Amino acid sequence: MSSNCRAAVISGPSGGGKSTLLTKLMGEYPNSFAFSVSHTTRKPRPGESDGKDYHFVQKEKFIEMISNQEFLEHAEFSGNMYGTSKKSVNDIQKSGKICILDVEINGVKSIKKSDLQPTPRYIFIKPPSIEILKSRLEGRGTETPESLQKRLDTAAEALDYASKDGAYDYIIINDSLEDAYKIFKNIFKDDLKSLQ
Ligand SMILES: Nc1ncnc2c1ncn2[C@@H]1O[C@H](COP(=O)(O)OP(=O)(O)OP(=O)(O)O)[C@@H](O)[C@H]1O
Repeated sequence: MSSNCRAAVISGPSGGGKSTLLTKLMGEYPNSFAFSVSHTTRKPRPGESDGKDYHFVQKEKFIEMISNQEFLEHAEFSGNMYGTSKKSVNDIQKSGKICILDVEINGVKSIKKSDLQPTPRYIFIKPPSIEILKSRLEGRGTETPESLQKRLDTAAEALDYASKDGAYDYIIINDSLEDAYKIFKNIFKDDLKSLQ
């Protein structure tokens, strides 16, 4: 088994298909990929376990970790703090699995500034158009009119960043799911060979 696999940073507008592609990939290769376990200051929900779903920590501890530069990226959502520690990614890399980091645009920018080794590959999952993105989000049935509009506004920002030279190593247009999946899987072809 090889060690220190390159992590994969996956980003893209909400509704673009990241979870769909990752679920397919992890379903086909259940032992080759792993998500890092994030830290959070939010309280565990029933059924969630510490160290598995999240590392649940007090706010003081989280702030201390920020000042010790233990995070690759961190952010605040609805009053709670969330972050990916360098250690959680390194642990997966050492185990010979490919670490998957599913992050939004600010996370991508922070990871780029970090000293994560080996340098991860940056992958952007792009919807064919904003109109199709909107209809997929509507079809998913998870959004209110307000949250839909918010996601579409954020999508415009993510697409703009992705259009900049060198922002991502790979941009996958998720039009036909089968075609997008083939391209996605192919990115890991060499790693998957050495992991088997
Ligand atoms: N190629 C595709 N063709 C048609 N529908 C798709 C395709 N890819 C994904 N979808 C559908 O689009 C919706 C959004 O996909 P998904 O939930 O995977 O997006 P996401 O990028 O993970 O979003 P979030 O960041 O909000 O978790 C889902 O209902 C999914 O079934």
